[in-house]
Amino acid sequence: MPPVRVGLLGLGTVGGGVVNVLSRNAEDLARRAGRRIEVIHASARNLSAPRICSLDGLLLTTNPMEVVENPDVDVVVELMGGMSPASQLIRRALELGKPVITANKALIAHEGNELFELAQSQGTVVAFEAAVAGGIPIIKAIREGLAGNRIEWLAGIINGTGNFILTAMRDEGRTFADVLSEAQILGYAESDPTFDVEGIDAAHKLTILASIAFGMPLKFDAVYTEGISQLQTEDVRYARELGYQIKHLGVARRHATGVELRVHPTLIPERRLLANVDGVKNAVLVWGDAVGPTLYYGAGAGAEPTASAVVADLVDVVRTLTADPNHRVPHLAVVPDQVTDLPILPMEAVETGYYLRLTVEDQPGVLANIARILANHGINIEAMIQKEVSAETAHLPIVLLTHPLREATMNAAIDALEVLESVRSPVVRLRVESLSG
Ligand SMILES: NC(=O)C1=CN([C@@H]2O[C@H](COP(=O)(O)OP(=O)(O)OC[C@H]3O[C@@H](n4cnc5c(N)ncnc54)[C@H](O)[C@@H]3O)[C@@H](O)[C@H]2O)C=CC1
Ligand SMILES: N[C@@H](CC=O)C(=O)O
Ligand code: NA
Repeated sequence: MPPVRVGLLGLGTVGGGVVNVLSRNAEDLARRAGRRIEVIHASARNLSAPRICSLDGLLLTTNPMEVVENPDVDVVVELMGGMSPASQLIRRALELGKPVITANKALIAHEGNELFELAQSQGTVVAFEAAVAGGIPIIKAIREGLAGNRIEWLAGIINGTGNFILTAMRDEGRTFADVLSEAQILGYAESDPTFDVEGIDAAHKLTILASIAFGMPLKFDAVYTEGISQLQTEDVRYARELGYQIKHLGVARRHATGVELRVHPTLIPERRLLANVDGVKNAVLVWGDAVGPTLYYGAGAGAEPTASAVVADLVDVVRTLTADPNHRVPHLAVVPDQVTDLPILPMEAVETGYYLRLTVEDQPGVLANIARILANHGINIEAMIQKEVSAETAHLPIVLLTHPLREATMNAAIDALEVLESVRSPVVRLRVESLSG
């Protein structure tokens, strides 16, 4: 069989990793795919920029559309990122009937519904394993390995940069800005790192995971999104005193009334495996009705871990090049006419436990007032720590953990607490997940 000829759009961190992995593992890959896989044509913005890979033997261009339209290119791999021109390039490749592999979670989360439809109508596929949790084969695990289950919920640390920052700040006492710049140098961060630190990248990935887990269309706009940029080191410290780690978590859960979709910093009991996922590592906990909990762990970003997922997709695509498109694994795990819209619950309807930090004046009766307001809202306190009065401000931090309750109730209680003269605004609120079932 002749080799499968790949056109590569983007020669940065992931593109460079893909060239290296394809070259180093060429023999094994040919044995697995049944044909050799060769990059023949590649594009980048600046052809003389330094690279992590050799470009020997590659036809190079600054015009990615040339690669897509090259009649010798059988498969297009998009590793440029961003919406435009990636969207137009992928659409053109699909119109030409060429399979596309992409790591672009932003594009899949926003335009995946149309891209999958276009691919389907052209008898081809869009593969996107690298788009979620980097090298962890989580798409394949949910779509194929767990196909026997009704998936009830999943929760994951799905942004490597954010976890890298949180871990280094906690363990090495480094500043947010310093660790973020290291993540950028290591190639973990998005080209706009606010996507990482404001939770947008994690929301893109949660959108994709939820659609595959529940067989529903991609609904990025419905994800409740909070990042880590507002997180304060004292809350990380107090959480640890209470036996918790703070992680940036994405949660998708199915209820009779709809689906909850949310990403935010979360307290996780320190005995849970997810609480111990550090650095650039990601992990996704998936709960299926038959199998119970399963956990997937590995590198969430970086050149070769991400290339591992891209190359796995290439092998899959090559294996099925001649298969009837209707018999391939469906994009969203269920056959296209069975993708079912589900309502997404507003955040106010979601139930979690809460961590609250109140900064109060050191006056008699303050605690009694706080306890009264919480009791009036039917809120039970599960744990409380009261710290020393600050010599400078005469203020006193009080930290509380509550049992699970609706977000709307907590919003009302916080509003009432902030009205108290002795309580300084704002009350810090973080969510708590037991992840037990
Ligand atoms: N870096 C990582 O660890 C991971 C990245 N991803 C995704 O992989 C994709 C690529 O990411 P990186 O390799 O980190 O990016 P990068 O910035 O290192 O590389 C991007 C490449 O695309 C080219 N490019 C970008 N825009 C272009 C344009 N308009 N015209 C021509 N060429 C253009 C650049 O010249 C460069 O060669 C993104 O979608 C990213 O979200 C996914 C998982 C992990
Ligand atoms: N910027 C992303 C890259 C992988 O998806 C991350 O840090 O997780
Ligand atoms: Na993956």
